[in-house]
Amino acid sequence: MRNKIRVATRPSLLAYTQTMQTVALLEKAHPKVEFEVIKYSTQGDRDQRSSLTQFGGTGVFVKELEHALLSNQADIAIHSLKDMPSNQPDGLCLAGFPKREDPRDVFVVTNEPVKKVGTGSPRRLLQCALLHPDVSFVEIRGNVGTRLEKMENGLCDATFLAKAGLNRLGIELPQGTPLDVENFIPAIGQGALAIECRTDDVETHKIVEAITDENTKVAVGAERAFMKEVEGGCKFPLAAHAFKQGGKLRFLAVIGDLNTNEYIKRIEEFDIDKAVEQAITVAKEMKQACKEKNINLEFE
Ligand SMILES: NCc1[nH]cc(CCC(=O)O)c1CC(=O)O
Repeated sequence: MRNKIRVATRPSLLAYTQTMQTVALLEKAHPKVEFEVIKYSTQGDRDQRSSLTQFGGTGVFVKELEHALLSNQADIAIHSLKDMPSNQPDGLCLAGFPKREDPRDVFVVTNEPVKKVGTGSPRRLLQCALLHPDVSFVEIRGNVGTRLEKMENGLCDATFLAKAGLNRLGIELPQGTPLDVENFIPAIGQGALAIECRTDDVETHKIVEAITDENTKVAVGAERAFMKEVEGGCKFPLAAHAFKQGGKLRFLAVIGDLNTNEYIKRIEEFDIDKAVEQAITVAKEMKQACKEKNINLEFE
């Protein structure tokens, strides 16, 4: 077996922390292999001003890491699955899925009554507007610390953060309320990590598969099959979340329209071994239902 694996990560505190946590799992599973961590800055890290929906959707956090893999400067890259487009470039694949962290969104309030909510995510915006029709929205970007600071400085009264990110960073927010996934559906892949590697690098596949969690793999497999069929990046409001419950895969999804607040929500129980097919069927039905309700999936 290979005795050294080069691990590519983004330099942000969250990315680096979750990479080190994953490397610790890999080291435990493979005590004889050395893991060398290398930082690569991405467009998403360098440009903190453009709105994420403007500058090309989900790929902005992954391209430079994928280049490192394709040019053989690194062997694996560790990503937040939420940031990953539905297709990987030729020659690369997602080979490892460690156990998912808490997938919930946390609603963080600094000022009451909440009139203005900071978020750049169409998914959070739609679901928040449906629950609280009276609030207005403002775009907010940056890492966890920056976002909290912008909020304290009065940009907004409340914002959303992923619980997984807070847990990985060891941050507890007393002013934060985790939202039940049934009422506020997480992003596809939220809370999960993906380990990407070269498709033909069979040895590395085996190394990362050793830390894959089967339940996570089934759940995110269904979520991502759904996403691929709908073809939603982060440009229009789309949420889907799956988890094992009572021998079935519970699947929640919503698609909506920010101009009209029209939406379509589905709650399903899939058979574990047919989850991907069933997720694709639900995606097709939801796309059809969007057409009938004039929900425009080209929304930007
Ligand atoms: N959109 C950025 C992003 N990508 C992954 C996480 C952390 C949570 C996760 O791994 O799903 C976050 C931060 C957030 O949404 O609060």
